[in-house]
Amino acid sequence: MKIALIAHDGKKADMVHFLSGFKKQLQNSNIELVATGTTGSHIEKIGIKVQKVLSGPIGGDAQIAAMAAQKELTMVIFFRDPLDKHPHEPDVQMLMRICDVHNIPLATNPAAADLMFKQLTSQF
Ligand SMILES: O=C(CO)COP(=O)(O)O
Repeated sequence: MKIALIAHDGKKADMVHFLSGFKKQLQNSNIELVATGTTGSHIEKIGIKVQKVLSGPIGGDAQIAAMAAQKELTMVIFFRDPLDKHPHEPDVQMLMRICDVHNIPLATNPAAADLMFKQLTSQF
């Protein structure tokens, strides 16, 4: 299964912290990770393997949405920063809409991601 990871700048530390709690589990599983460019670079720094697409503002969110539309993703974890402005807000909305269109689990904060991730990894 493939899980997409995206975090706005104000939430990248939260993403790294979240994933570090699942590092062992990730290493011993069939879970593939894909992330937007800068989020992916942060994740790599803690030794977790991840496929990187473009950075979010230059098309990365759209690339992740395309994967979701093609049913390539089991889950999307998107830690949005609700207290900041994003020039690519239309892409952000589009990605979330596509997840809903295709009924793909979408976690937008660590509490939801934790619940969904544990559930997913216990089933597969
Ligand atoms: O902007 C983003 C999501 O909308 C995230 O992109 P980066 O991971 O490249 O910063």
